Amino acid sequence: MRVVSLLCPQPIKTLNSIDLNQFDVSAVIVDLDGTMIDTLDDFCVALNRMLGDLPAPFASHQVDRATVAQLVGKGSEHLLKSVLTLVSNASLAIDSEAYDGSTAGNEADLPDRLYPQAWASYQRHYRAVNGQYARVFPGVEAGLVYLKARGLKLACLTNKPTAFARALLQAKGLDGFFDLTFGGDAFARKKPDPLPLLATCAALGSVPRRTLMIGDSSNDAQAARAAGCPVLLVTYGYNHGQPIRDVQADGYIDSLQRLIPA
Ligand SMILES: O=C(O)COP(=O)(O)O
Ligand SMILES: [Mg+2]
Repeated sequence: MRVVSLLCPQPIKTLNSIDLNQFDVSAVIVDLDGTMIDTLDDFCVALNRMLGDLPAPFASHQVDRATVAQLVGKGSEHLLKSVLTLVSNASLAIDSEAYDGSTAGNEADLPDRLYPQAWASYQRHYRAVNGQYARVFPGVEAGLVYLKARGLKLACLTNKPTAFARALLQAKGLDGFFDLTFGGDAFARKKPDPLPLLATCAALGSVPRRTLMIGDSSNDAQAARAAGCPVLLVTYGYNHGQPIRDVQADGYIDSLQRLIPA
């Protein structure tokens, strides 16, 4: 029996084909955004509606998929702060090009000042669009069916707020696969901290070294490594806009379908 953990001297890195027997798993924790569901368009629509609710210079700015892909994964609060800062910096740069030296300019703290209003607006818009512009990645359902058929316990662990995660899984017909779903607000700290993984393992009744994490980013991999869970990364996700193979993992798969023996 081979157990893959932090201490494994030779991590398995099999492109596009994974034999789950090598992991001796009793449970699997699956990330949501970028791993099971492509939610970038939901984020874009909600963020752009939120920007439209704010005063100048925010109302005249929009974000696109590529920008959101770099910012998503560390929770909604982080995403929102990053977008506000990005837009504010962009407009400050434009202002300073036209700057004639006559005003001091006190717009640097605008993101902080507008955050409470932006947060309320963003949550309202995200709740309204949640799932409408999102799609389940190919192979996800087949992979989950297989994991369930193996008798494995499944948890969804995301940095998305729990209520949004549950509603999204339900809207996409994936909720029935999961024994547990935890969001970024479920624990005191979010991924990449190991706490959410350790707490999820405990809730599943599965020890970390037998609990496989499947994710799309360095957040998932770092949290899994620190918790002592083996980790597989999907190659089609977001990973903050960085190449996924630069992130250390036990394997990389281009679809959850690769979990099924050929
Ligand atoms: O940052 C988010 O909102 C969600 O990210 P995750 O599902 O990849 O954890
Ligand atoms: Mg993710």
